[in-house]
Formats: sequence, structure tokens, C-alpha cells
Amino acid sequence: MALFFYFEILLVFICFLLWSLHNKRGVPWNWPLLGMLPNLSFHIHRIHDRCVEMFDQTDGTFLFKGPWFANMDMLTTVDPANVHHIMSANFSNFPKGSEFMKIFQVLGDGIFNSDSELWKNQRKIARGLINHQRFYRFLARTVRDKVEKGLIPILDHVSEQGTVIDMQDVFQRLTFDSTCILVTGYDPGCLSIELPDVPFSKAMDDAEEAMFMRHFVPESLWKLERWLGIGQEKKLSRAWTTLDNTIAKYISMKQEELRKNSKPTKEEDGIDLLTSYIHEDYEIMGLKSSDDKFLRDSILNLMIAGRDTTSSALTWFLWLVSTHPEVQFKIREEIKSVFPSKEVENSNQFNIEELRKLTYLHAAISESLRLYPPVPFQHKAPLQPDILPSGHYVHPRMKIMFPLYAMGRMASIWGKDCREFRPERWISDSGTVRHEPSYKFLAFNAGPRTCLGKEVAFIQMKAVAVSILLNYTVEIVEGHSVSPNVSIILYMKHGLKVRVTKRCV
Ligand code: HEM
Repeated sequence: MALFFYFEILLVFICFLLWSLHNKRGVPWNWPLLGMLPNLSFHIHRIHDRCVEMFDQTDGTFLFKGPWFANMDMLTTVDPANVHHIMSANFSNFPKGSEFMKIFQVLGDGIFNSDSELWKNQRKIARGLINHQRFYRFLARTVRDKVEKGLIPILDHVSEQGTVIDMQDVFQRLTFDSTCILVTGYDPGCLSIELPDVPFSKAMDDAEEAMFMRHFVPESLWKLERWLGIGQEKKLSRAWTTLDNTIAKYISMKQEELRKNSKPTKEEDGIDLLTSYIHEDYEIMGLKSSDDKFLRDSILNLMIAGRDTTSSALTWFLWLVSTHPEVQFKIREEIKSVFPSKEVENSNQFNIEELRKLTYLHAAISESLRLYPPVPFQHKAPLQPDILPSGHYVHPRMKIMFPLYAMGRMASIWGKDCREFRPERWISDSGTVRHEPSYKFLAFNAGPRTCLGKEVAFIQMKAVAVSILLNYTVEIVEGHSVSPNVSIILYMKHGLKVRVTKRCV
């Protein structure tokens, strides 16, 4: 009898556990000892949509309780007032924090992974180099070359063969090559018809995945994995070695090149960032920008910044545009009106000024970034206790997390049609691009740590979009499933499988 009683209790417990794990409505159940981790773990494969479901049921901010032993409590918020307070108004109280540094350890002391004076000085230098005219000249030449000699031949080839191609893979290759050229001056040659395996690129993918998983696993557990050399941590340590070796090779090649050639390159051709760092030899808090460790961290951080974000944005954009013919039509009409007719026939010969005139294309890319932000989560840690505009109390042992994918899907922020792809929401009454405050549209971050490459990214994305949309019709393979993956960059889980057909311009 007693056995039967215990069995009944166990059955009720299991039913409750299953219900709470499956529960898609509202905030997850807070278990004794385990906190909300069981529900999170159960839904981790669809974490972005789970966040949307949760925030639909809250007033924009809620406290995620981790297991009692794991120091994983996290205040999650999609409230623009909180974002503004943390990212701008009270910026100095919200550094990235030591937790961030531990998770992203592979990035060393680079711009992404540093706070206070070290970050401030690095940002000043990086901003000066990225915004310089000679870098823009280099950008224009690099993107033109990659489109003409890399992208177009591949698309022509698959169009002639009638084969299926994964455009996510193509974009990753394109932005990997172009970012590597912009940062180091060297072309790793990822984007070619043979679609070669490039260990440097694979190492970046593996490192990113492992860094993402560290967010959701107690620190003691990932440290144990690292010590045992198993799982994600094993992948990370292999990737780390590949990254170090490849970057060291680029640095020594560049130093050798500059030794032979004291003047870096012709100014009018523009200059890569590694050359500028070595040549200018800046000094930051006793560190010289020409030292190998400084160069290694700067290269890796800039590669991470530019490569994946831009290819993720291009992938979601192409999918959205291919599934919205009315948007595609308007973009094509705009391109024809901006480019002189002879140039439309050879649409790879754009210049930056022409690309800047493409307002509707700009709006369509922004709309795609709103729904599919390439960096889907960002987090901060308070130095001192504080009360957020939403009334929530935060303290130094707590992380604050912004789920950007959910932020782009909140009716309270974007209106009832927030789930629709509607570029028109970005066009003002006077026909220019509507400015949305960054604490609402957080894709490029906000406040003093706003992305330094926003303009660079828009130029690349527009150049690629113009070349593809004018020259080809893109059809998504029937039945291909599109959903976001789980990593620090929002990619498509199964890639973007398409067929392309050459158009008569
Ligand atoms: C669609 C493309 C891009 C998106 C969505 C994007 C987004 C972001 C975001 C969210 C951050 C803040 C990250 C954090 O603090 O953890 C960031 C920072 C940064 N981005 Fe971008 N980015 C893009 C392209 C680029 C490109 C092409 C470059 C380089 C040329 C670049 C350079 C940087 C740098 C240097 C930072 C660090 C700023 C700082 O911490 O002060 N980004 N970006």
C-alpha cells in the first residue's frame, strides 16, 4: 500500500516535471535547488522563440533564477528604458564584467573583451583606423573584387549546372575572405567554386559555439569539461590553437613584408588594419600596438566583429527578400533608378556614394536586422547596486541579459505588425531612412560601445545585395526548413539552400 502511495507521488511529480518543462507560456517554473535551468535546458534548441513567448507574458523584464550553486541568476530585459539606462545613461556602472571576460577568454584583451581604460584606448584607435578614408578606399576595392571574382563566378556556375547551393555557406566564405583582407591584407581564398575547407574559418565557428554554451552551463561544469578535455571545451581548445597559429602566420608575413617595404602601400589603394597597427605603432597603457600579443588580440576581435555578423545579416536578408516578391521588386526598381543604365548591366561596378543612395534597400536590410539580429544576446554586469527604470533592483553578482531577437518581436516596441517583414516602417514621411533609437533597435549595440563597423557592414551588404538581386533569381529549395541556430551568432540551423537562375538585366 505504502509502495503504491510513493508510486503515485512519483507519477504526479513526473507529470508535473513534464508539464513544467513543456510549458511554453509565461516565465519558467522556479524549482527548488535547480531554479529555472530545467525549463531553459529543455528549450535551449529553440531559445530565441522561448524568449519571445516569455516576454509576451511579462512586462518586459524578468529574473531568471539559476541553480543555487551556480551563480547564474540573470535579469533579462527587453525594456528600451532599461537598455538606455544600462548602455548609455549609466554606462560606467555597467561594464562587460569579469564573467564576460571568462566566457570570451579566447578573445584575449581585444576591444570586445576589455573594459575601462584599455577598452577606451583601443576603441579610439580602432575608430580612427576604420573611419579613415584610406580604409574606405580599401573596403570599396576589396568588396568589388570579392563580388566580381568570387561571388559572381560561383553563382554563374551553379546557375549553369542547375545545382542547389547553400547561400549561408557562400556568405560566410565571402565575408570571411573580405574581413580577413580588410583586417590583415591577406586573402584566405575561402570563396571559390571548389568551396574548400578552411581550418581558420572552422576554428572560429567552433570557438563561437563553445563560448555560447558557456553562457548556459555553470562555470564549474565547463571548467571541469575543459580539465577533462571533453565536449565543447575540447573543441574550443583545438580551435584556439588553430586561431593562434593562423594569426601568428599572418603577423609574421606582414612584419616581413613591411621590413622589405618600409612604405606600407600606395595611399590611394587604401590600407589594411594590421598594416596600420604595425606602422603607426600606437601605445596603450604601456602596450605597443606592434607587439605580437596586441596584434593577435586585435586581429581576432576585428575578425569576429566583421565576419559573422555581416554574413548572418546577408543570409536572413536574402531569405526574407526571396520570400517577399513585392519587396524584391521595389529594391530592383530602386537600383535601376540610382545606377546609370550602363552600370546596371555591370552592376558589380558600384561606388560607395551610389550605394548610400539606396534608401529602400537600406530599409529592407534594417528590417531584416530587426527581426534577425546577428548578435542575438548581449549582457552586462553592474559594478554597484542600482535600480533600473523598470523598478528592478540589480547587484554586482547578477548578470543582465538583453535578448535582441525577442526585442525585435515585441508589439510594445514595434507595434502590432512587429512579426511582419515590412521595410516601409523604416521610411520616413520625407522618403529618407527613419532613424530608430539604438536602445530600441539594438542590432548594432547602443551608447559608447556602439558598433564601429555599421557603415562598413551596410556598404558590403548593399554591394552584395545589388549584385545578386540584379543578376539572379533566387528560389528557396522546396521544403527547406529555416530556423535559427543556438550560438553567439544568429545563423540558420540548416543553412539557406537555394537554386539560382541568371536573369536578363
Ligand atoms: C551586420 C553587421 C554587424 C552587426 C550586426 C554588428 C553588431 C555589433 C554589436 C552588437 C556590437 C557590440 C558587441 C558587444 O559589445 O559585445 C558590435 C561591436 C563592434 N563592432 Fe560590429 N557589427 C557588424 C559589423 C561590423 C563590422 C563589419 C565591423 C568592422 C569593420 C565591426 C566592428 C565592431 C567593433 C570594433 C565593435 C566593438 C565596439 C566596442 O566594444 O567599443 N562590426 N557590433
